[in-house]
Amino acid sequence: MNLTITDVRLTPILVADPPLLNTQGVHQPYTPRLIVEVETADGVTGVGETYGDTKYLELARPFASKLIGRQVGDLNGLFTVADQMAVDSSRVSGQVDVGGLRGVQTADKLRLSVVSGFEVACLDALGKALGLPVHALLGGKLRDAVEYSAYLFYKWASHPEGVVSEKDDWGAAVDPAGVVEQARLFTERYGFKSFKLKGGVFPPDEEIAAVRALAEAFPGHPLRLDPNGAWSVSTSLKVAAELGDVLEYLEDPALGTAAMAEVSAGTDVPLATNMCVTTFAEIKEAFARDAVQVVLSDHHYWGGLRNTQQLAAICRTFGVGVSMHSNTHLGISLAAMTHVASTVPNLHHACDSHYPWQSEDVLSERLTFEDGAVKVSDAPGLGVELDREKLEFLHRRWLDDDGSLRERDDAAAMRVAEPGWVTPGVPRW
Ligand SMILES: O=C([O-])[C@@H](O)[C@@H](O)[C@H](O)[C@@H](O)C(=O)[O-]
Ligand SMILES: [Mg+2]
Repeated sequence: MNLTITDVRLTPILVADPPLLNTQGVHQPYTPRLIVEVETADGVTGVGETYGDTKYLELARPFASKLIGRQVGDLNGLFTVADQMAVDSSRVSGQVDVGGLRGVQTADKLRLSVVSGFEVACLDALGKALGLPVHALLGGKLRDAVEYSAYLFYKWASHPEGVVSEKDDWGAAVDPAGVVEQARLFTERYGFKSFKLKGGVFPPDEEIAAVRALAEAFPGHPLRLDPNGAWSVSTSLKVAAELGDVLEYLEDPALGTAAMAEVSAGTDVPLATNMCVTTFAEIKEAFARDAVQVVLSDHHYWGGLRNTQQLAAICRTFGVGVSMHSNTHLGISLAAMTHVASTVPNLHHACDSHYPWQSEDVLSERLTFEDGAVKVSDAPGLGVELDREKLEFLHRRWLDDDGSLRERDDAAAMRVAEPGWVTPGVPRW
């Protein structure tokens, strides 16, 4: 068996996204993703997926060229390559973008997101070569299915007039009744049992009313509200007081560890985050201050599946919960999330997934949710198959784009409907 990497292919694509609202604006009609393929000397190909904005591509291209000749099983070596690139390149070093929905975007975190796409592709190739599923390479699954929550969004019926986009059949959701109707569709279509509402869009009282309506329509089901840090400490405490009896947790009510610690000190409602604990370096302060009770790993920016396991072990050590965050993603990432989640012993909350919002994929067969869960595949590798025609179609869309959609920019998308819109300052309420 020859596990030497002989080829690496990077395919940037644009995938359809519905007009989902968040505190920064609205999703663009198409979102960039990057599909990674690594091929071994024996002709085994592994696939990975990560964020696809230009700043990720600029890191992925030189990274890819450094992998030729390395072993597909040398997963630790991926980080050595990344560290070397950090030393060699000052191009993006120190670049920070405070206030994104994925926490502070440092150059290191961008690099880790790139590494994760390659790590998943290498694990997929290694698993295929050895005839083992990815979960077995990670130590073995502890459950046969991984539970996901319905990810509810305030949403327009369609993208603004004149914007080229795909149609969706979810309808609008801009008030409590619309949110409940959307939740009903989610349960009918996928059987989800817990619900997360993306907040920070309307004044908190309206979002409180929406969560109350969900609690009435789905009594006893776990509920979460995530305004992406849009609230002040006092607003967060008010929401916690009003919804404490129905919330499983409140996700990133206020921005940053200091504000989260203040909220945490004033409520018994557990706080979850994918914004203030997004790197290993951020753990110590957040845990020492008891700022969060649940960390949501995004395996992309945490640097892959094995780093996610390490995060879970640290959380376990400190008695902090762990679950998984998601952004717009396709089936390769859902498969990767499912494999790693199946190996985490302390997974006590359903994971997040945007997947139901994605009508397009690069797989020949989409992954499915049954009773709100994805079955853990025992097929070699990730257990998914790339459909080259679909990949080519979505890549063609990326090639044909004039550049305006190659960076995800929810504020720019909002300006089409509301000229003059700027991402509101924090706290918004
Ligand atoms: O897609 C969105 O609008 C989400 O708000 C996403 O950008 C966040 O990263 C995320 O899902 C979250 O839980 O914060
Ligand atoms: Mg969140």
